Amino acid sequence: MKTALTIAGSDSSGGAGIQADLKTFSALGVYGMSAIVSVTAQNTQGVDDVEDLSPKIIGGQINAIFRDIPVGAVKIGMVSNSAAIRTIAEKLKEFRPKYVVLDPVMVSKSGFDLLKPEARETLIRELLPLATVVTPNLFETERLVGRKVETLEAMRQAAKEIFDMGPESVLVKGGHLEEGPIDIFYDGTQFHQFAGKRIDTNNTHGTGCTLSSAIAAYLAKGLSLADAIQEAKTYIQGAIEHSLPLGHGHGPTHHFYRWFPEGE
Ligand SMILES: Nc1ncnc2c1ncn2[C@@H]1O[C@H](COP(=O)(O)OP(=O)(O)OP(=O)(O)O)[C@@H](O)[C@H]1O
Ligand SMILES: Cc1ncc(CO)c(N)n1
Repeated sequence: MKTALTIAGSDSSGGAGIQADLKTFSALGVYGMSAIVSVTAQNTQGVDDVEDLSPKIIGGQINAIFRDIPVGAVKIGMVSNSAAIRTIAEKLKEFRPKYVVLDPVMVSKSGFDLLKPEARETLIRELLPLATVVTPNLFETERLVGRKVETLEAMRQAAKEIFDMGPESVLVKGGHLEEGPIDIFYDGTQFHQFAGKRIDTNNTHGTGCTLSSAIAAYLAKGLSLADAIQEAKTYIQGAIEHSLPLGHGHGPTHHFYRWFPEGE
């Protein structure tokens, strides 16, 4: 059985965070495990509150998993604060998983800080260099490079600058790009464009979490990074097409293996 671990925050409404990650792993036939960094009280309308777990229990969860079960790939999502980031970085250096997909979650759709702004530098310094691929959206890309990023050309330039911060590769997500949901990949030698078809829906809660955990699942299943991203893009397209009109805000993506013939 292939396995994957998500290190992220809990979303009580089940559309993003740990819950989206585990649903994605399951839909793709991968056994999912989790280390919870922070608990959010949120729904489709926004985040009401956040409570961070201590570095001791974050590290304890990661220890318990790696000391017992092989981990095919790790996905990292909401990491919340500097102490949590340092603990996670330490554990990754200790256990050396083969693949680390880092989604540098910063602010929720409703504007709530899921990463304390003062912890951004720690994320860049401690976690970016440990990533197989880092998957910022346009807003996070702007925060990482310190200027507006609104075109494909600006995404390419930003991807290069983020690559220089130390990850093995970068996928700048264009879900919020005017030209369409086009993502730009850069691995230090060449660019690749992953294009989707824009689905006109309000139900996009958890799209970033779903994409990054699908990449981790496909890496755990043995696909190359380029193939894992391509398949994950197909998965997120289906999960948005079948997204659910639940709640009064942005409804969640839907995970169901039936739409993905290769799902076991
Ligand atoms: N309406 C849409 N139709 C098709 N694909 C989309 C749409 N919105 C986003 N995507 C795709 O979904 C993936 C996630 O991108 P996005 O930029 O929305 O991430 P995000 O902002 O981190 O998500 P979130 O914060 O909502 O979890 C990308 O591959 C993007 O191209
Ligand atoms: C816990 C959590 N992680 C990530 C996101 C970003 O979608 C969110 N809204 N909540």
